[in-house]
Amino acid sequence: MYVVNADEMRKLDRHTIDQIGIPALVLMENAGRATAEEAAAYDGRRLRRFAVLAGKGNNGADGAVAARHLLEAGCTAELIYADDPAALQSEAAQQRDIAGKLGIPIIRYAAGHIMWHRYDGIIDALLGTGSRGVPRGDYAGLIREANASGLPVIALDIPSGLDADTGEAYEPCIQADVTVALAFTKCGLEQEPGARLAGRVVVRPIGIPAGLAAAFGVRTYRIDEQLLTDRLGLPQYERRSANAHKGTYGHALLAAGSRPMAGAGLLCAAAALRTGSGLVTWALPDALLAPMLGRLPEAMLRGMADAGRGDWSAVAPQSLYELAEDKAALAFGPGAGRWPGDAEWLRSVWTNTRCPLVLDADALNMIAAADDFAAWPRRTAPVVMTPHPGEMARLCGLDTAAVQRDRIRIARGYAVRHGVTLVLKGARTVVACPDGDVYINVTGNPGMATGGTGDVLTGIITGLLAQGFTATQAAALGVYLHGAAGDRAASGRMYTASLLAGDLLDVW
Ligand SMILES: NC(=O)C1=CN([C@@H]2O[C@H](COP(=O)(O)OP(=O)(O)OC[C@H]3O[C@@H](n4cnc5c(N)ncnc54)[C@H](O)[C@@H]3O)[C@@H](O)[C@H]2O)[C@H](O)CC1
Ligand SMILES: [K+]
Repeated sequence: MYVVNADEMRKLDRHTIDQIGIPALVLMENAGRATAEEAAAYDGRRLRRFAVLAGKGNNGADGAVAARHLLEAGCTAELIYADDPAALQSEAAQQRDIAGKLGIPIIRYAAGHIMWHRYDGIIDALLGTGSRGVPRGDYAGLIREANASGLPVIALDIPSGLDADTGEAYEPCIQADVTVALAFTKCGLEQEPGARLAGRVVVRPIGIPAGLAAAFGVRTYRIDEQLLTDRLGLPQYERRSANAHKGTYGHALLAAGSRPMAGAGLLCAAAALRTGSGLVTWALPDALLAPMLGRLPEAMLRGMADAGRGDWSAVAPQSLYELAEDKAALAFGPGAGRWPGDAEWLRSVWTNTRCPLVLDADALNMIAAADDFAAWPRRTAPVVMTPHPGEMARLCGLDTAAVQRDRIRIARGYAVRHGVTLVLKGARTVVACPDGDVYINVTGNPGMATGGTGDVLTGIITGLLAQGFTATQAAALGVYLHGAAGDRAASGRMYTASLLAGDLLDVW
C-alpha cells in the first residue's frame, strides 16, 4: 500500500486534474461523498446530526460537499467555518453556495457560541494537506472546542493540526475516531502520534488513478500481507521443499553478549533459529562459554579468546572474520559493550567480512563514535543497521526528539547516504533502503518496549539473511514478523506491560 506525503499528493492531484482531465470538482465530489458515507455509517449509523467544521481551503470545500451528502443519507448537517464564509474563493466558495442553496446552515465560528449538544458527531474539514504549522486563530479555537465536546470526530483526509508528512501533532490537534484518507494514506497517519490521533484510517479512492503513484515515484509503502507477498516474496518464506536439509537454510553467526549482558546473545541466537536459519553459531567471549553451555542446545557455541575478561575488548578481530568466512550472515553488537578502540575494531570486521552484516546496539554506538564512518569502504554484501531512536540520534548527531519528529525523512536520508538498510525501531518501525524505498511496519505493541526485544529482532533479520533473503526482504519481513510475534505474545497476557522479549520466541 502506497504512503504519500503532502507534496506527492499535491502533484498527483494536479496531474489528475491538469493532464488527465478529471475536474477538481469531480475529485471534490468523490472526496465529500466518501467522507459522508463513512460518517453516516459510523458506529452502526448512530450519528445523525453533524457539525461540519470547515476551513477556507479545499479541505473545507470537501467538507461542504460532505454536508450535502449527509443530507442525502438522511442526516442533518451544519457548516461551521473557521474563516469568514464571505471571504471564501474558487471551489470553496462554489461549494459553500451550493450547500447554502440546499438549506444547509452556514455558520461563522465564534468562541463559546457553538451549541455542541445539538450534534451527534463532527466532520473535521478544517485543515488538510495544505496545512502548515500550528493551527492559527479560530482554527485552534474550533479544534479545542471539538476535542472538548466529547463528540465522535471523522477527520477528512487528516486530523487538523497534524503534520501530513511526519505525524507530528501541533497544539492543538484534532483527536479523530476515524480518518477518511483521500486516494492514499498519508505519511503522517502512519507515524506516531499521527497514527493514534487519526483513529481508524479508511483509504477511499476519489478518482486519482492508483497507478499514478508508481509513475510519480512514490517510494514509501505500508507493510501488509499483499505487499509482503507481491513485492517481498512472503510465499518463498513459507514454502519449504520436501528434501530440504539444514544446509539449505544457511548458517547464521551471531557475535553477541558480554559478561553483564550474555542474555542478549542468547535471545539473538534463539531468534535466528526460530526464523528458520538452518544452523546457528553464537560467538561469545570465552569466559561466558561455560555458563551458557546447554542454555540453547540447538545453537553451536564458539568461545572467542578474551584474555578472561568476559568481553570483546581482547578478542582479535581476525578471529571473528575468520569464523565468518563460511557463514551466510553475521550479526554483531547486542550486549557487546564498549571499549577503547572499539570503532577501529569494528571497522576491521566491517572491511574483512564478505557476508551480509547486521549491526545493532553497541555496534551502532561504535559507529556513532567513529569520526570517519563515511570513509569506511563500501561493502559488496549488504549491511543492515537497527537503531532505536536514541541510537539513531547519536548516529545523526541529533537529539532523540528531533529524530522522532521526522522519522521517515531521517531514516531514508541515512540509508541512501551510507548505502545501508536502516531499520529505525519504535512504534511504526521505518525500514529505509539504500535505493530510497521506505517500508513502514504496523505490527507490534507498546509491550515490546522492554529489554531484549531488539536482540530478538537482530536475530530474526540475521536468520532471514542467512536463508538468502535480500536485505530489504529480511528487514521488512523481519520487522513485520517481530511485531506480529509481539502482538500474539501480548494477546495471551493479562497486561501488555508484562511482555518479556523471550515471549516473542515461543509464539512462532
Ligand atoms: N487528491 C486529493 O487528495 C484531493 C484533496 N483535496 C482536498 O484538498 C486538501 C488540500 O487543500 P488545500 O487547499 O491545499 O489546503 P487545506 O484545505 O488543507 O488548508 C489550507 C488552507 O488553510 C490555511 N492554513 C494552512 N495552515 C494553516 C494553519 N496552521 N492555521 C490556519 N490556517 C492554515 C491556508 O492558508 C489555506 O488557505 C486535501 O487535504 C483534501 O481535503 C481535494 O479537494 C480533492 C482531491
Ligand atoms: K481535516
